[in-house]
Amino acid sequence: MKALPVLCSSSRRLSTQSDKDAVDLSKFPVDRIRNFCIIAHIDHGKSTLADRLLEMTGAIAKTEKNKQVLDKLQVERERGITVKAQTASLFYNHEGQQYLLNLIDTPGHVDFSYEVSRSISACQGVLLIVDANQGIQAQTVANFYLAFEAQLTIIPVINKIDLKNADPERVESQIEKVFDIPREECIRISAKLGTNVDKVLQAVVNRIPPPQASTEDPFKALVFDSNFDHYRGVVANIAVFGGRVKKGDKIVSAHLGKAYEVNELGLLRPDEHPTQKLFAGQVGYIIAGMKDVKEAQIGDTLYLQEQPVEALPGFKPAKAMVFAGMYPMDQSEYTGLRSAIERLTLNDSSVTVQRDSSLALGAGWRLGFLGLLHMEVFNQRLEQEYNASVIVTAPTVPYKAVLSSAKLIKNRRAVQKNMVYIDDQRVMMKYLFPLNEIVVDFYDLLKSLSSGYASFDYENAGYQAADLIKMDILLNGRPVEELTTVVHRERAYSTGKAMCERLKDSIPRQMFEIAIQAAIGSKVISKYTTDYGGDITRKMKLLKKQAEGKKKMRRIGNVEVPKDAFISVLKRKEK
Ligand SMILES: Nc1nc2c(ncn2[C@@H]2O[C@H](COP(=O)(O)OP(=O)(O)OP(=O)(O)O)[C@@H](O)[C@H]2O)c(=O)[nH]1
Repeated sequence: MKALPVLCSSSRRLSTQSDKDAVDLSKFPVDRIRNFCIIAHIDHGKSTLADRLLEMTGAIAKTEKNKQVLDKLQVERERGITVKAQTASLFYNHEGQQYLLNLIDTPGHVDFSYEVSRSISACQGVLLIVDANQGIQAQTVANFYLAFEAQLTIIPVINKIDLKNADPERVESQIEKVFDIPREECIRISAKLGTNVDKVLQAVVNRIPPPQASTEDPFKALVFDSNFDHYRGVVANIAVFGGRVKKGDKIVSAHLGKAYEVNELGLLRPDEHPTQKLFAGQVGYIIAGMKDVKEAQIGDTLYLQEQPVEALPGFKPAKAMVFAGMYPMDQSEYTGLRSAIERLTLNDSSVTVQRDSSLALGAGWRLGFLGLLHMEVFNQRLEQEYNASVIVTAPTVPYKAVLSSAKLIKNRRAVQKNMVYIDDQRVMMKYLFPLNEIVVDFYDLLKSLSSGYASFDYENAGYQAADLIKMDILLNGRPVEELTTVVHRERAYSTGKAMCERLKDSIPRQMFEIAIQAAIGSKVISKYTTDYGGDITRKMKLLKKQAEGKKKMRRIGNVEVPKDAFISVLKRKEK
């Protein structure tokens, strides 16, 4: 076979390759393709191993500077964690044959496990990395099961054997016991030093089967990741399950049924590298003039216009667990922020978005995330990648509500499933709710319960009673709606105190005293009083200043509260 040209000799390059440089992979046999991802618990060394694999196959130069090169996002580099799965195609020579290895590096933190399950759908095998010192951890088990259930070949790799406290023997026993994988199948490596990494490459070739895909079939590709490029529109990462596709072809997105012309396609090495065509078994990217973020959604199937195929099953939607409001700093930024959120959710489809509005903060959205870290990272990406500044409200989690009265959910389009009287005062009702009613309003529902336990579960996770209470923040006796929260009874006092203190610091002096209170029902649990504005000159200045800043103020009773005050008080959960 004709040797393939070296696509990318040194480090990283941008996708400005002209067509004449494009590589034709038409002769590359499917049986010499391996698609695999690297999975592990957080910090067990996935990205470091990916660096070594990229270096050893010549995709990047061997230099000290190349650290976690697949962690491309600013947020990943700053936090030292992977949040996005990244693909890299490598060429590897083994026993006189050239292989095309498509590697997907995945995040380790539980908040990003949706990335792992999606990546797995494009692969036939995984490298399951386990730290030789820490052994099997929670995400090792969770990720193992994702791969196991998808029936992928699992290669256990024990990393960090260079550490003083490394105990690979013990880890091998764990792997044998927990995963039922014979210890002989484990590969002991140091990704940091490169020890035995060649054995990992050999195992990928020898143990992982090639994709079951034929170039003779009609073209069919799964969109397993997508992002939005300001100039080129949607860039979709695809795994080709059958046939071939080339520039100029007319393709259709099964999701919308819309047709597009392929403008560019190629491999990710790890940066975009255009090719003439993409073939069955390959993993790469495709740009087809999709200008709207609703096009080429993750999980979509692409096919040729003249050869329709049945759509692939796609992905199960992720279940949001933490909800928070997001608002523009200023309402004039609403449209810009909306488009930033849309574009970012294209790249992170596990985020749910519902329109919402607040008296204090104006029009905005209620977003659902898989966890707090996920929420923080999304917020940081909005700011760093889209230059958007946002107000994030206090995160809330879903609760199960044992309602003291049924009137509360009547007009929420809910269908009652059953009702059980627990005793003569309490009743437990099960409803089938439209998800958006719950996502948008569940917090309001909780607020409207004067006391009670609110929870809701949209998974069969069972019930757990929690001692929750509603806490109001009052300004001169009037409740501040935006600051009403549901707190655990045990934490009500400390949370109320902290919120009052922060509010006291945020409200400018006014011409009278202001009482700031945290209350549960009619019971005040924390109270602060602000000073009044002082002598007449000072009062005049104050009035002038307040008149200037009127627009940025919200009036609660006779108290003017700057919008920023809500932000600082609501930001109480931030580190
Ligand atoms: N001593 C030693 N340290 C290693 C080795 N491999 C990785 N590390 C270190 O372990 C830390 C985590 O490595 P990463 O490669 O970022 O881990 P990761 O699994 O990709 O992390 P996430 O993607 O955030 O889950 C870094 O400080 C690495 O330098 C190794 O073989 N030996």
